[in-house]
Amino acid sequence: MKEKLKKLIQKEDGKNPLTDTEIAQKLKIRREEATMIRNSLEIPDSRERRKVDLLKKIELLMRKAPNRTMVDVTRSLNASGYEVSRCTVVRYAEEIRQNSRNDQKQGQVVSTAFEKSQGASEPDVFSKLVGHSRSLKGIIQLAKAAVLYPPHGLHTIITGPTGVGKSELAECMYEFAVESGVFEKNSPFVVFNAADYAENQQLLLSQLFGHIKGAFTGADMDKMGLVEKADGGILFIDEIHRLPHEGQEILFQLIDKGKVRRLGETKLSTSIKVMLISATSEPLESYLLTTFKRRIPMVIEIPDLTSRPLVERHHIINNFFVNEAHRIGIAILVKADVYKALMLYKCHGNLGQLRSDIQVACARGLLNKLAKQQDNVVVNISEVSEHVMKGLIDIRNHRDKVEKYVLGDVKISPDANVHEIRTNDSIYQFPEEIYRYTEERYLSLLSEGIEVEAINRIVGGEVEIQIQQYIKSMKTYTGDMDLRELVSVVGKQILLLTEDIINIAEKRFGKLDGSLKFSLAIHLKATISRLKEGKKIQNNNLKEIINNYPQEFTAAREISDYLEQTYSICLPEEELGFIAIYLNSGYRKNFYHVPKVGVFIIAHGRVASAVAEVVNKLLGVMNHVKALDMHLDKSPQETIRDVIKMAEEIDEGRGIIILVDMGSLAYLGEFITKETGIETRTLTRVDTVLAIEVTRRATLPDLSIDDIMASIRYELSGGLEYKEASVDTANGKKPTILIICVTGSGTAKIIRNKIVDAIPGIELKFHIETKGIIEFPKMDIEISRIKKRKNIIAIVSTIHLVVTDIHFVNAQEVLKNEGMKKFKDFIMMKSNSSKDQPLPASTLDNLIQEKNIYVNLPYDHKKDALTYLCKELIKGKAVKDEYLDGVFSREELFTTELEGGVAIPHSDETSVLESSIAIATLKNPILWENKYVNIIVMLAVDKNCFTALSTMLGYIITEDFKKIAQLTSAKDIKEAIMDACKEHI
Ligand SMILES: Nc1ncnc2c1ncn2[C@@H]1O[C@H](COP(=O)(O)OP(=O)(O)OP(=O)(O)O)[C@@H](O)[C@H]1O
Repeated sequence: MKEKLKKLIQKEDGKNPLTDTEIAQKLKIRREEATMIRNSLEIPDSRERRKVDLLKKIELLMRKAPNRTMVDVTRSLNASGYEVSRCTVVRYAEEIRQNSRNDQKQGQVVSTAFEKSQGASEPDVFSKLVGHSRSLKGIIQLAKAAVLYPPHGLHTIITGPTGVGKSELAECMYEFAVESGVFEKNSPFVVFNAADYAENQQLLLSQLFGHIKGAFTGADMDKMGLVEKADGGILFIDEIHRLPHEGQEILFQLIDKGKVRRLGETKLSTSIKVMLISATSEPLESYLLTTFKRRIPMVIEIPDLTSRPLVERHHIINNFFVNEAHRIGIAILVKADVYKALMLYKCHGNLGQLRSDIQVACARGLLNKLAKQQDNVVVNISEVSEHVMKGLIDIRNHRDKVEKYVLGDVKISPDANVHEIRTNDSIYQFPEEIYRYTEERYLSLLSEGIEVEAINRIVGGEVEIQIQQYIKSMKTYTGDMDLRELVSVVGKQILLLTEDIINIAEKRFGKLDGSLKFSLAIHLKATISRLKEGKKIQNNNLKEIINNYPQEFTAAREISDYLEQTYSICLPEEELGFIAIYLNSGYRKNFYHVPKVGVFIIAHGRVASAVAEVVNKLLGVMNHVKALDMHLDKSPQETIRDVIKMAEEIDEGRGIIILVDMGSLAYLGEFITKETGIETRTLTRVDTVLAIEVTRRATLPDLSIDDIMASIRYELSGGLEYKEASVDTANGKKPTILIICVTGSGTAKIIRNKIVDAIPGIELKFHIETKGIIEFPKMDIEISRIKKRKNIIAIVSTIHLVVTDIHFVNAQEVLKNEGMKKFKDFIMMKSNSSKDQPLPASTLDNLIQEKNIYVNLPYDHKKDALTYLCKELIKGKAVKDEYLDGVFSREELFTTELEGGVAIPHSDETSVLESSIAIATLKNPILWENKYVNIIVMLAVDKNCFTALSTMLGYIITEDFKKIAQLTSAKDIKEAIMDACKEHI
């Protein structure tokens, strides 16, 4: 096929080169395939081929008759079959003149004049230091001044807490000294750490200054010291405050007279020319350092990590990861949460500690890679040390600041260049990344045998969402982004050009969002670099973009014409699609909603709503945590219905973490999953700390339900019971009807109500889910996500969505009588094929045994009554010893007294051996917490008793139940309960 395509293009008419669609028609292949093959042959597209051809023709005409006017040239071109405007000819002629070398490559579409304006900056050894243009700028100037001071530098002392980069600065000073010619190329740089020898002063002095034979026992020959070895270069003494008194004296002589004496020598022997750089983490006020300070003219103080801007910390983290990727030679995928933790944790050891914490995390990631045979080293939050993870606890107060820099997971390849890593890399790299992503994803899906149309839909949708998220994060970031910083990244020319584009767009759409300048400029920088390299722009979703954003696409076309005329930049059609997305985001206020994992607390009494309220307020998460207070007067069926209804409201497509206050309720998670297909994980504990920890993670968009569970288990492993209910991919999912409308889910809900009214009982057999395209612009992705967990039997929509395997129903039709009737028939047909799910069997009879029923217990205090009942259950091997503690802890959390003299003490299922309910009537009422209690129902139940327990609880709260206090035997009590509950069982 490649050969055929090549031949076709060789034979084509240069004036009207074949478009990819024409090539596809001739070769009887799809257009996308034609584009792919053409690209793989590195043949430019028709527009660029035409330009190359035109340039040749214009040049020929100009060479033949140099004085010919452009009107003439245009005329003769058009006469020979071209269709070209004079404007274009003028521009091309200008380009030819400028590139007199006439070596312009095919596909090169940006003028050289433009290229020249993108000047490269001079290399500088200090530029590898993060903060060289910000917090370290003044320090670097001092360091340079010290080195350049004639004849061979000024002695310098560098101060600052441990790990701030003192050694690093000293090394840079040496490199700078060599580079600037102060020292010769091979001059020495000798490093000595006084702390290494602090325990053995003689050895320290001898290492540093050398000794003569016989200077001390064991000195059997003369030895040269490091000071002499550093002659002609730099001696760097770290931890200088550890130098003993004698050593200081020798050093002062070196500073004052330029001579040293070896140990054992009586007078100064050797003349030495050395620049001394020393470093200390001690305060300069100490005695030694004051004397030193007097002799050492240059003092450089490096700030600690906390006083440096967050942007630098982000950059430093990047550097360290790049170093690790180099070292292990494998790409490292750093999860966004890890970045956030590293940005925020208290790092007392400054950069040095940050580096070792990153090394530990990478080492753990590497171990996992080897164990799981992954391609990359993945650094998840579980890979970082506990003290680093604590950084996330504070995320609430710093979310905005941190999320400016951390846009998502970051993949660092082993050949990444540390020196190229710059501030906010992820923001600056994104546009280039997106091009690469599109190509790689396209090819990988193609190799999986997926249809080109489907690939375009998938990749196009994914890319659009990513761009929208990028623009969104850019909005937060640009709050305090410096325009100068933007210029330093994109260059002045691109900034000007972006401003022009925005002016054009604002004429059409009115005032655009200020952040657009930043995102668009960075995007264009990547685009133009790509075009300069002759690489193509791939946009799989062009057709849909044109359909979805017609106005923006027209504006993009106008912009493209302007760029071509003014800057000689010719943008391919595909690129216009991207610009349309950017423009759209500039005036549309609603952004793509990033779905998050839901949090649902279910507990008896008012515990759930109380905890949810605290967490929502504390974390400022706008009711992300939802609560269901279990009302005991509701039947189990009603409770389940409430739970399912709420779960459906909560779910954003990424699953729900449920916190329940009793093991028996863990069953609810499974119920939800079975009934709705929503993935659930259940934690059988309800307290504020746990709810905060879960919610904090759940509100991070990048964490999946399993990431959250893994990190919760890692941090709070002690006694944490959990249960998984994953979606069963088999056919057992309850059928779902999806109602979609363009204007937002509001209209979809109206349609839903109409359907529910017209088809009574439809909700018993089908889930009805509503979605709005405004909230989910890439509906096809949303649909495939829903499809994974639900069995969609029909899509009712106001616009026609092509989802090949799902029955489509036109919403407008359904609102008419005839359409609704047809839909009803369809529903009837479908409902015949689905069966009701039976509830789990009840075991109330087993739960309540006469041996566990006590009549007229004689205790006067809650504590005694509880202890007695617990001990009886322990004796009867119904529960473990820990049950007793569990019951008391639960009472501390929230009282278990109910209205009407009943208390229901309980603990979670971890300590239950055989589910049981102990019942006691009391001789005298006991003051429980606020109320008097005369019947105790102690629950020791596990998850299998949900229905029976709910039935029992439903009876307990009735007036009738209180009558058991009058009964005189265990047998009568049991019979009364069984009788009353019979109808529910
Ligand atoms: N400005 C910087 N940019 C990037 N990396 C840096 C910078 N400063 C220091 N580092 C890195 O941080 C780590 C710690 O720096 P360094 O060892 O120089 O600190 P130090 O102050 O000498 O520590 P100590 O007091 O423990 O001797 C090193 O890996 C170093 O490469």
